[in-house]
Amino acid sequence: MSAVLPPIVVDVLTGFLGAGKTTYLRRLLDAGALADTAILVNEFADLPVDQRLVGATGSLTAVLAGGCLCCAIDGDLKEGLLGLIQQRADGTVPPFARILVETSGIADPAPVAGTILGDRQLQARLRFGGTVTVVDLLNVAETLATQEEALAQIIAADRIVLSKGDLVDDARRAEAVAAIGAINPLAPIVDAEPRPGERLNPWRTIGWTTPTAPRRAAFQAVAQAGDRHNGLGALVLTWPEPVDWAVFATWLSALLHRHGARILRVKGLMRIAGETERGPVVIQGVRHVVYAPEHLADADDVVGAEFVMIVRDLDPALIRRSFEAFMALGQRAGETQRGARAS
Ligand SMILES: Nc1nc2c(ncn2[C@@H]2O[C@H](COP(=O)(O)OP(=O)(O)OP(=O)(O)O)[C@@H](O)[C@H]2O)c(=O)[nH]1
Repeated sequence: MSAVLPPIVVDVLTGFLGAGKTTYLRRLLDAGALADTAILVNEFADLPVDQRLVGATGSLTAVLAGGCLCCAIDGDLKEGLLGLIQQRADGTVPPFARILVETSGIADPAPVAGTILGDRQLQARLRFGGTVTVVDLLNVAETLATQEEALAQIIAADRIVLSKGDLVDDARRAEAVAAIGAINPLAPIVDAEPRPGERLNPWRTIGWTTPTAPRRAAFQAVAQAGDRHNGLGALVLTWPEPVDWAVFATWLSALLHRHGARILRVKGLMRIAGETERGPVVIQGVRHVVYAPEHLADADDVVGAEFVMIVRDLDPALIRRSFEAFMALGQRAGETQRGARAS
């Protein structure tokens, strides 16, 4: 009987043009933080300069050149990933547990995740890990004001890495952190330059592993943020009881079907009725792409549902009302079922 191999985790490293992605990648390589990781680099121009920079360290690197990952070369991303998996199976490259895809600076990371999550062949071997977004402290205000892609990259982030901290003072840094937090309050923010004694580990807080206190603080920040610029708004949705999965899935599918383009991010935790001993599931979505839900251990404090939505040009009150109506429906259905079983 052949052993079932654990899935290879694919993470995305993104950030606007010149933000410092390659510099950060090199730093991670030098620190040995990517020892078990294959790297796929995407360059918009034909000349894959980054490969020379990254490849110089001798690490395994494959390059996708000649297009932007998010739009033009979906097929190439798939081929690149399958090629790496094949090489690993053939033993022509050292075994690796993760693949890091460095996008070009103008890529929208959501479709990259969508390619991985939406393809059966890839799904059989890969698991999407998360998105790390490098943000340039020197240029963040101007970039966010003028570049849609930069906004999309921050919204999609599971972790934000601040670069060029050496070029700004504390006040400028604090302003930038506040601006980023107002767009995506849930992604932990770290410095590209590690503090003395800190081990560089890009994966540590990818996904929803945020401990209770910071998570609650982030929720509060969203709840208090009120109106945003550019029609952006965020809302926190909570439900005090375990949730009926079928009812929730129906609600979310209908919402995404109707308003998909305006729902930028969904992220949260939810305990499922009938599965209460398994730990809550992590709900993660970047626009129309909803990640496969995963159970999270060590989250006993979550008894019902709590999640955040970042929306554009949508009335948060309407979403809240429809969510609560559906949840109440699910709860009544559960009570009726339990009543029928007891009688
Ligand atoms: N002072 C300073 N310069 C930095 C830092 N990070 C990156 N840079 C510089 O910023 C420029 C762009 O950095 P890259 O790492 O190539 O940025 P990138 O995001 O990979 O760029 P693209 O691939 O073109 O999108 C280079 O000149 C880097 O040396 C930093 O933390 N401090």
